[in-house]
Amino acid sequence: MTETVPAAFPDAEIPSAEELAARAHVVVLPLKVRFRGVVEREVLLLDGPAGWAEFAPFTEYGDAEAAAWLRGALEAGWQGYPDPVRTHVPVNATVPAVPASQVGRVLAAYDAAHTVKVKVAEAGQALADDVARVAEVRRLLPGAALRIDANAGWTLDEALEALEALAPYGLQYAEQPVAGIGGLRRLRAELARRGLGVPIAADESVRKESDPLAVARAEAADLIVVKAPPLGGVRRALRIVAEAGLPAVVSSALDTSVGTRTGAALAAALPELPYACGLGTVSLFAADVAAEPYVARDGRLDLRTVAADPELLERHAADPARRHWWLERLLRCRELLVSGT
Ligand SMILES: O=C(O)CCC(=O)C1=CC=C[C@@H](O)[C@@H]1C(=O)O
Ligand SMILES: [Mg+2]
Repeated sequence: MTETVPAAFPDAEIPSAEELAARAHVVVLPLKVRFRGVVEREVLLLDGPAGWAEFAPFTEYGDAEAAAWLRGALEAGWQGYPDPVRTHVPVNATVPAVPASQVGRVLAAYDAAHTVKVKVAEAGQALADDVARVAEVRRLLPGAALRIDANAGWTLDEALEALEALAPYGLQYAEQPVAGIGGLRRLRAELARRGLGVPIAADESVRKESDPLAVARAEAADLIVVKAPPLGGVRRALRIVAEAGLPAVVSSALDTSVGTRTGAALAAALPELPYACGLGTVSLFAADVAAEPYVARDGRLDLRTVAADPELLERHAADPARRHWWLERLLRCRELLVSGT
């Protein structure tokens, strides 16, 4: 534990169920392109006393996993963020697993793309699709830093074959090429044996493990990806980075402007920020909740207050059945936090 990391949102201050329900807004936002298999994103926003907060665990997540996201939202809405050490943060463009022919259109949604993350290993696609997509990004942006994210979609052999094929395009790192801490460890060892110098980043092996530090302890990654919502908020994520002792990349969870501001708070408070952050997903949305969407200018996000706009909340409000589903989930997750399970 480092003394420089402030304490996380305390259990004793969890708001009442009535207060949470009264402050909740549920919206459905269309995406410009399919991402993680979805074409619209459901999000619950909380109008907290310290600011707007986003509670949007993906709908397939169970309550135990989603409860950490609520802790993060309560921090944002009721406690506020720790002091920043910088006024702006660099941001990467994110290219979903689109056909190579659509890469230009995706990149055009970003004001600038000094760093690009390309999704690979999508179910139903072949390595040739990934190579074509990465090659197209490289063709369009010869000077950009380029990283890939496989979301654990490859086996060890597939990862080795893919990284051999993709390394010539110049990879800053490969994010979660295979599943599991053991898998990442074996891959790193084999890459070293082959002299293939692609650094390995752990994402799912940080945010979905019961112990987010296990990957660092096992020396299974060169860097870790940290996202405030699944790690239980900005302060908890800061602590994990401090304890992991590995370089960290801040990323997000297909967030609206409100959630992106939380990611920016994490990036702004980290003592070191060696990599551009995955905080550009607002550009993947066809609609947002902020009147002035929180998007990067010239590849960087300036820290500023981000608030949801009442008119946009109204326009994109979820239907009563989905609102009910989200409120029930919110309150079940609150119960989990209160009971400490
Ligand atoms: O890191 C980025 O560039 C954007 C965020 C991003 O890629 C993700 C957001 C949400 C869910 C995940 O599938 C995905 C990721 O795996 O990092
Ligand atoms: Mg990832």
